[in-house]
Amino acid sequence: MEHLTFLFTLFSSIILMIFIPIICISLHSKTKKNLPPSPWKLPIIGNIHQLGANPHLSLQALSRKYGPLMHLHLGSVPTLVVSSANAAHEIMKTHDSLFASRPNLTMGNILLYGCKDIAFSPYGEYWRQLKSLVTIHLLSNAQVKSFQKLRENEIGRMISVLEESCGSCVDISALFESVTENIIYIATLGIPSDGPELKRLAKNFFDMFTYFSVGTYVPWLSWVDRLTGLVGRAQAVAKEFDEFLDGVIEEHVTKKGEQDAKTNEGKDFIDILLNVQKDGTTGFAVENDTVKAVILDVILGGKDTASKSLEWAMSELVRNTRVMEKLQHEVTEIAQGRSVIVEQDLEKMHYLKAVIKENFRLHIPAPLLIPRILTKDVKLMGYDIKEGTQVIVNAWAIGRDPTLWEEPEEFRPERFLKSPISYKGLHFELLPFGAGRRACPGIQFSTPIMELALANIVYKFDMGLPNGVKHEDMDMSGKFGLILHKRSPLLVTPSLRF
Ligand code: HEM
Repeated sequence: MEHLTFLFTLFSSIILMIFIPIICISLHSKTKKNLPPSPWKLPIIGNIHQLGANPHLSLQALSRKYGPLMHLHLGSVPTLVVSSANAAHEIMKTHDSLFASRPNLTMGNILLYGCKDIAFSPYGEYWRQLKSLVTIHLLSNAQVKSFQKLRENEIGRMISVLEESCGSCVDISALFESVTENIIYIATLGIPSDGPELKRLAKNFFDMFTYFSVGTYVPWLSWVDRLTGLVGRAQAVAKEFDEFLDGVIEEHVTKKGEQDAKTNEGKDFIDILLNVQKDGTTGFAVENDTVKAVILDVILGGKDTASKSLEWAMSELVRNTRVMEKLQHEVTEIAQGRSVIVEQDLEKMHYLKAVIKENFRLHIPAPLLIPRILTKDVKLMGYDIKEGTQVIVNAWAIGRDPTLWEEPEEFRPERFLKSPISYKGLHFELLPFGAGRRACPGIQFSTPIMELALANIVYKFDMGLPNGVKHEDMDMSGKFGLILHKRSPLLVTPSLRF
């Protein structure tokens, strides 16, 4: 009997030894993930080498081969690249809450107080409280309206510079930069951008975000960032900017006694944040680092986005004379002989709004938006996407998708005149400000700057090209960076229209 039991045990063990691996293999193949198509990749760096100097273009080209959902590895970071409006809708609408976090970026950690800002903080209660604070207190309609005088003054100064430069060659890209910088710095810090110190600090700060951090993509190689001095440089930039902001905050605290704490009229963002910090009505402790991180976010979000959009828009208007003339006709009719266009006029300028939309379609300032992170496994358009996957939405490719846009490479604002499509995050074919929970809260802040600047310039001036450059020879190539800008600045020769 004992002999039989031994034989039975031996036999069952052999059966189990043979079948368990087979069962495991078959179960594994059943649960095997159905990942989106992937281009080939290299060890360690994955697909990074395929991004090139203009990742939005390289990813657009790859998506033509691999489809609107692609699975890449940027170093060891699994990355989903989204290149169609339908797929973007799935990410930013249907499953928005799952895709609402941000990857942990080395630079965000060092330069933004451990990601205590809005743009890079992970999805959760801190982010929620901070975003609602900023939306209600800093970027509400009423607050944006309170900067109307500031916008009109700064744009008026730009018009004066152009008037004085009539007939000569003007770097209008630099003018746009200085006007938007002034508006942003006065609205946030209460000081204009002329100070060389602020200019240098901001430049160093922006530059740090354009350097490639090995540790962000291959975490076990993060020591390389220390070895190359990247981490040290970023820490030095962060420290310098931090000391500068401490000084600005101290000045605000000193002059605060003189202000009326009840109204935000005439106050800059630091004043408002200090009030919120003091009265504690938000039920959320606003520490000094949070105040500084939010200020840096506003500078990061607002400084170059509007100026580069203006640069692209003016370039398109200069080389598309038909569109320029039509826009000039509209603004001239509405201005009715007055010397300047004011904000109240903008509502009636439908063609101007269409020009701005068309410009955003062709020249999205942040072509890949800001990456997101998936926080829970999800099935997306039949594919299995794993928690922790980074998501890049190629809004630039969507804006030029020939299945969505007729003659997508043409600058034709008319396409928006009878279309309900807006850029407020409801239409996934046009996403300059993103969409969903993580959408940009600065739309209202930027729109009047762009509209007012453009309307006043085309109202007052005709724009020629210097040095015999022909419209068809204008350099319209872009340079990828934190913000996509023109490779060469726009040089024009303004002349008064009347
Ligand atoms: C033409 C102007 C601007 C453009 C094109 C732009 C674009 C964007 C984009 C694409 C995003 C990411 C959206 C997403 O992940 O879905 C974003 C986020 C953000 N933007 Fe803007 N932006 C502009 C102006 C501004 C301004 C003026 C401010 C502040 C005053 C600002 C503050 C922010 C902040 C704080 C976020 C992070 C939102 C979050 O993560 O929840 N932006 N912006």
